[in-house]
Amino acid sequence: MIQHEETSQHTSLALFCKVVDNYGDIGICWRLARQLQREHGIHVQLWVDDLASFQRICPGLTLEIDRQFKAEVEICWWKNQELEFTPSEIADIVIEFFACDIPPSYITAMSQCSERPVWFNLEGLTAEEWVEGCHRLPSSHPRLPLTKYFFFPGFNERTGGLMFEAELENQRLAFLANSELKNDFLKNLGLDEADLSTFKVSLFCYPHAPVASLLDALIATERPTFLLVPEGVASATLNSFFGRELKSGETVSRGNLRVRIFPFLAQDDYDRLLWACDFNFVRGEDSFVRAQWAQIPFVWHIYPQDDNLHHKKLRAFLSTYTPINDALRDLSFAWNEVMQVSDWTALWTKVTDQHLQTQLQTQEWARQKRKNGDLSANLLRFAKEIKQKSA
Ligand SMILES: Cc1cn([C@H]2C[C@H](O)[C@@H](COP(=O)(O)OP(=O)(O)O[C@H]3O[C@@H](C)[C@H](O)[C@@H](O)[C@H]3O)O2)c(=O)[nH]c1=O
Repeated sequence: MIQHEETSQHTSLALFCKVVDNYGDIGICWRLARQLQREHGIHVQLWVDDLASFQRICPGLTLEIDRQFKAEVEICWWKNQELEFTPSEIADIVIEFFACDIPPSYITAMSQCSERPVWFNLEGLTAEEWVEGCHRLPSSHPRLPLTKYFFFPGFNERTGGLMFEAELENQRLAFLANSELKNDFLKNLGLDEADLSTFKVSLFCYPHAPVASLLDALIATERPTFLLVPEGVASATLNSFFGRELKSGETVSRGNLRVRIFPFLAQDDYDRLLWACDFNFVRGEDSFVRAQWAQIPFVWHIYPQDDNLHHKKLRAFLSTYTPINDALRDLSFAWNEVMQVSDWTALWTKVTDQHLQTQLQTQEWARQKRKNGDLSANLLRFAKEIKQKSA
């Protein structure tokens, strides 16, 4: 265990996660919970309302039990809002993820603690400037003697930074330096010996992504491509494109393209997939951040929002993202339907022509972002400041 100076072995933390949809909510919370436990020695209770979604990225999880331990994190089933709590059960630090409504009894019990917990609302990631004004803002409870603080992840030092584990970069480098390990990983996903040297692309996107246009381009393009697709991703489009239902464990070929569908990966293996590929299509929030730590060129499929708010967020990110070039920007806009592209093959060719240069720039980007510090450590440092001020 790596012990950081700012926390004690005995700190406890409750992290409340409501799964709104997909895997990002629990993906981020599971990552944060493990890191707080492993790197800071904190006793973490992860309260989750949807254990079935959680099970997809954490295959060892048991459904429908109240409490279980995984990776030394106490996983608690947040069955409903009627759960009852007493002050003795309240953690030192309480995090509600994405403004989820934590059980009323938990809030009442927090207010009754002789030493009140530090309470955070951990918000979603955006590169928009307004977060800098809201990061660390307090909000007083309307009735109870409690204050909640907003904590925003982000891309500069005026935000909470991005989450990265202390060992992440070493693990990535060790994986890439060991070609046997990397090849075995890819073979386990179903690649043949001959596929290993092919340009590898991973695909994780929302169902409305223009996957058929991409497939057409990959088939037509001169450079052979191997597309790696976790089961369930873009399945309707893939099935209609290939004219039948593709099953997990199948490889299909057309033109210069081979496509492999494989079971959804455990979260750490998904990182390995991003490291092992030459280009990654990612989405939402967590895979988007992991693609940046993978230091491989990527395109982000942003989570759709009403009134095309997500287009604003996409532009905000692309305007700060230094590895961007015209071709990658056009592909990002086309992938997110901000603009129409008539010749996907030409666009993809332009993107891959600049692959090496982009890849080098992604390394510099990751180096710069690491300077903002890791989100978990930044959050704990802030918790300590709050505690000291209120003492
Ligand atoms: C493809 C794949 C992903 N994963 C993990 C990586 C991430 O932790 C998680 C996916 O989360 P994301 O990338 O964030 O995409 P996402 O779309 O699944 O999640 C979210 O996006 C947010 C913006 C929204 O707020 C959420 O409500 C949610 O929709 O699943 C695996 O563990 N194995 C896999 O095979």
